[in-house]
Amino acid sequence: MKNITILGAGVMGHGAAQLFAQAGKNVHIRARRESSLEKARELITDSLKIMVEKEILTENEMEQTLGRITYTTDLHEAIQDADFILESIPEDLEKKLDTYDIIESVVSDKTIISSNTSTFPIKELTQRAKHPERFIITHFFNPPQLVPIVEIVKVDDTSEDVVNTTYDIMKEIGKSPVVLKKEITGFIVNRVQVAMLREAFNLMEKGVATAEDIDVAMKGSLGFKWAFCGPMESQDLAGLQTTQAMVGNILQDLSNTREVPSFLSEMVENDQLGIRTNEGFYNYDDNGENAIHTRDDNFLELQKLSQEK
Ligand SMILES: NC(=O)C1=CN([C@@H]2O[C@H](COP(=O)(O)OP(=O)(O)OC[C@H]3O[C@@H](n4cnc5c(N)ncnc54)[C@H](O)[C@@H]3O)[C@@H](O)[C@H]2O)C=CC1
Ligand SMILES: O=C(O)[C@@H](O)C(=O)[C@H](O)[C@@H](O)CO
Repeated sequence: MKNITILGAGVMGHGAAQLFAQAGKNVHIRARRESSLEKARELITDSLKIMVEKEILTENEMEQTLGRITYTTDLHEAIQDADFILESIPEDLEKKLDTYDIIESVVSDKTIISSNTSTFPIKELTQRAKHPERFIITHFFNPPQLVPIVEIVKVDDTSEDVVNTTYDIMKEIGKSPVVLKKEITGFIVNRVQVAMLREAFNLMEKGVATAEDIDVAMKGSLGFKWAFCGPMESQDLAGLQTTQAMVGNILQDLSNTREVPSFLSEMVENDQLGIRTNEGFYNYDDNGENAIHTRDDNFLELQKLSQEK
């Protein structure tokens, strides 16, 4: 599995291209616009430079990594020799299905087609597929070149060889794959994250806390703890009688909405999209360049610490 193709050069695609290239793979990354590819190239270079600054990579390793990445707007060129394709285009089912139609008309039956989807079950992704058995979900986390976990989601139709090969590739590129036993919308992490976000948005709508208050509170508590002690282990350490009381006392008071909060929809409608538009829960003046640099710097320190453990 030497030839990797990343479709989409956005938040996830560029980081995935860097990840595979750092692991020695030949990478083609494809976006429809040269400007997206140029932005991806800048972000990958910046990320690698931080790793060189922190002596995680040498200059030579950075240059070798950059040399393994081919940027193209030509979809056929990007996929024709691919062994493994990571689709990382927007979370839009029709766009994904249209892309898979094209892929399957070009690539060999042996090519593994994976999606970085945050939510869609494979059954939905493969509803038009000629060879559904070679589709799999590899859900990376932002930024994919740094966050250890990747969720692998399969169904009974998924070829065992595809699952095993995908698992092995994830280990080869330095990830910690978690294979779900059953597929479900949003998999493990995003279901937990959305349950948390539902409550966080509820607290904001009720005027209990601001977005910043919530970030400070969560980073310094569960964010701190969960880096080395997961939510279930934390309950063992707390005492499950207390867990039972906590869950029992709070559960009935939680938000049970099934709707995206109106303030979030209004933000998206008003182009308050986060670093992409310099306005989201926070304001930016550099499209998040400083925020990304600080994030990566901190994540690399955390990565070093967890690897020393
Ligand atoms: N943003 C995040 O933090 C995470 C996103 N994901 C998932 O990864 C996938 C990609 O998400 P992002 O990187 O955030 O998206 P993005 O919007 O940042 O990037 C999407 C890329 O796809 C290209 N693109 C847009 N429409 C296209 C089309 N019709 N055909 C081909 N290419 C097209 C864009 O030019 C861009 O390069 C989504 O499925 C998302 O749910 C997964 C984990 C985290
Ligand atoms: O944090 C992440 O990378 C994942 O939870 C995701 O898949 C989500 O898309 C996230 O980035 C947006 O909340």
